[in-house]
Amino acid sequence: MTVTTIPTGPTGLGTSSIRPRSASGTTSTGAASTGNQEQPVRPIPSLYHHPVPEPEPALVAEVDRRTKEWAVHEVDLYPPEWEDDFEAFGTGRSVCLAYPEAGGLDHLEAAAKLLVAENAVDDCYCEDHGGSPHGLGSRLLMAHSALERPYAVVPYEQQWQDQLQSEPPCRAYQSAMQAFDALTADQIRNREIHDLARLHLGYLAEAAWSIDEVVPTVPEYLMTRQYNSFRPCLTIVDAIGGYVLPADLHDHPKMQQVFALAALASTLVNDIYSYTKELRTPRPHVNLPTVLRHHEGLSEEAAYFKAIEIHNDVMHRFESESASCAAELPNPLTVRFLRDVAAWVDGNHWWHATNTRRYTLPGFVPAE
Ligand SMILES: CC(C)=CCC/C(C)=C(/C)COP(=O)(O)OP(=O)(O)O
Repeated sequence: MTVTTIPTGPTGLGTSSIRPRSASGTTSTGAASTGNQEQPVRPIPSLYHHPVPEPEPALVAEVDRRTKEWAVHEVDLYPPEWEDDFEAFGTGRSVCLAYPEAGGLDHLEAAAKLLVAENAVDDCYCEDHGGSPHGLGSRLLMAHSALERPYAVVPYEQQWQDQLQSEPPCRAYQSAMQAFDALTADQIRNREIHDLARLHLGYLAEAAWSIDEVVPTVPEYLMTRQYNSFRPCLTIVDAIGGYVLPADLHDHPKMQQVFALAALASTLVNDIYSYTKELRTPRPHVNLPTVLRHHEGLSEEAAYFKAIEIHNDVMHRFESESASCAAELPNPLTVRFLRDVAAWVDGNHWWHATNTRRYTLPGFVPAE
């Protein structure tokens, strides 16, 4: 098998320069088949992005040390055989890249705990570490109850507590939210809970598609990817930075538009970098390339490059809406917050593009 690569080159190419061409120069219409052409992951030149500096290794190591200590000894989150996956994720590097202006180590630690807990709920309840679309609603609702504190009717309070404590993802959610709560304002905690509810709604839509054996249409998928998205990580950029964006700025429709675009762009990055990983999952996994391929009759390569084009358009829109939001809501905190959201988007991209232990690229070649 000839091994071809996505050549490196200048970043931020216009979308018109992206045209599908397979490794052999033809387009493929067969089943997804990139497995034997996989390449080590690296930034995709045609994917619009901004490189970011590497975080301080000692800082990354300390966040990792604290997070692992918490996951293993405090919440007993995963069995020893999952340790490699946990390490390969690179939690410390992820949060240090995404929150470069964090208020301190405790802030990074809180962000890391939330990230780990969110991934545990996804992996253990929805995906391939024991998850399933069946029965997901009740598992997610129980997990969600660990984030807030619903009124507990006295004779049943203990049973609810026992059930929560018997579930590692619920223990992680509860403990991570407590740590986050300790360093931020009530209003940000509530924003985060709201965004986690959005995330859970997105998980449920995905589970329903799987049970019904339907592939969502492209607009349905793009809408859902704003719910089933990294938005809960973006929502907290002010808390992790050690400040609070006031509610009137946060809730303004211009700011909400920026959020929706940032959440979508950063989650499409995941679809694109995790494409080959998701081909290997036991159950079919929807992502933007597979949805495009299914509904628009595209080859595997054409669908992949169209997903990149869509991502790029969303990123450009995110940047222009962000500039217009800063102009419409003139306030130093608006500017600071928008800068932190953009930094999160860039750091998230860089983490995906450089996480060689977790991701690979398909061997598709963009046209010159
Ligand atoms: C908020 C948060 C960290 C959510 C995790 C779920 C999510 C929205 C993702 C985009 C992760 O997707 P996935 O589980 O497919 O990640 P990998 O592709 O396996 O890295």
